[in-house]
Amino acid sequence: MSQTASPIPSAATPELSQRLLEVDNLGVSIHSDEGVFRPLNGVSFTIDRGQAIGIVGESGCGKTMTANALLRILPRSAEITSGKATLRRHHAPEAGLDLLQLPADGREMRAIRGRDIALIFQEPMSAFSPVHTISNQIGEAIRLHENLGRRATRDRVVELLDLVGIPQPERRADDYPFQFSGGMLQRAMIALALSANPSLLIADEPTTALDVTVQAQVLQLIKRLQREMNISLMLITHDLGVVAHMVDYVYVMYLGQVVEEGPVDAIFDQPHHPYTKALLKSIPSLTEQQQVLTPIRGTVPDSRHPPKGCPFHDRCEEVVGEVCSQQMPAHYDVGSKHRARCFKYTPVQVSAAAGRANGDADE
Ligand SMILES: Nc1ncnc2c1ncn2[C@@H]1O[C@H](COP(=O)(O)OP(=O)(O)OP(=O)(O)O)[C@@H](O)[C@H]1O
Repeated sequence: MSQTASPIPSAATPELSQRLLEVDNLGVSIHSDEGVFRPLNGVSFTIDRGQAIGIVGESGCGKTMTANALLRILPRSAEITSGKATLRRHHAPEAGLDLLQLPADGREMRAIRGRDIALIFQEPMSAFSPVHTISNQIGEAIRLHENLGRRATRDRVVELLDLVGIPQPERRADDYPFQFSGGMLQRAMIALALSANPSLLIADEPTTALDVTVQAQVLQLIKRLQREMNISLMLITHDLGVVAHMVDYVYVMYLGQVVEEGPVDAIFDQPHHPYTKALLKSIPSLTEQQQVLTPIRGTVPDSRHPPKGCPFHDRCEEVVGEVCSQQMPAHYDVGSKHRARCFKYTPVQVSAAAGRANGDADE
């Protein structure tokens, strides 16, 4: 294990042509009546072509804001204050496009939303207008990005509805959104998102509003389509359990920052950050039958009034010393492509711990 502080952004560095999106030091400020506060504070992550990543953390950690900043759909009160988000499109991977520099309502950004990056979210009803049929709405999305005639568009709509597992797609295409169940509407929203063959699908809590059995089906569907269509996936969830079978790599966020990142197996088998460990203890295990679930004590601090030092220190079970409440730790390598932002992993702490372990062995 190497314990050196690594430069941001990436732990993994594949070929440029493999890298789809590289987000470096993304910062967002919000102007409110109480003053300016920073819900995102230097978020960095990468997504490769065909890779699935998970962004995990409790409510209020800034997961949705991260996605919305990339899509440039932030509220008016929000301002991007730092960072780069380089999108490398298929036809020109060497000419990366910084999403944060494009005009939010400009032609280029409108084309990127939907065509390159598609979003599915918790509430499918808000993706559809109640007064038009499913066929008309998905058809309209197809025609925004492709020059297809009426018949070909209709065929494509039916093909997409079939792809996402809607029975009798020919007939259901002419239904209105209210005629669909929650799970079926979620499938229709996935069809809408896939209509322009995006390179990246952002799924923001895609199943939180659904029954548990339907949740599993929709997650399986997303995973199957992501694999078959070789799309990249950014799965946003507060539930670490959801990412287990869905993603390759996990970013754990806390109060607007990434505090741990690593391959999904490493995050589950060898979590390093006390916050990740606490999150894991608070979800049911897939293997252990009888277990005690431990909620994380306290709540995520209000980002209007962030604590000094490490933002997790006042809920942390493994505080190292006063430094935790005074300074922000760096990102430290704790394994292969695995990093944690915690003072436990500074070289001095690690060598002290190793010394203690040797001392114990000598006794
Ligand atoms: N429109 C807004 N105006 C002011 N503050 C906002 C706005 N949207 C989000 N915030 C604040 O920004 C922070 C991050 O919110 P965000 O919705 O990104 O968190 P999240 O991790 O996605 O949580 P959730 O799962 O509940 O959506 C929170 O402190 C939230 O209160």
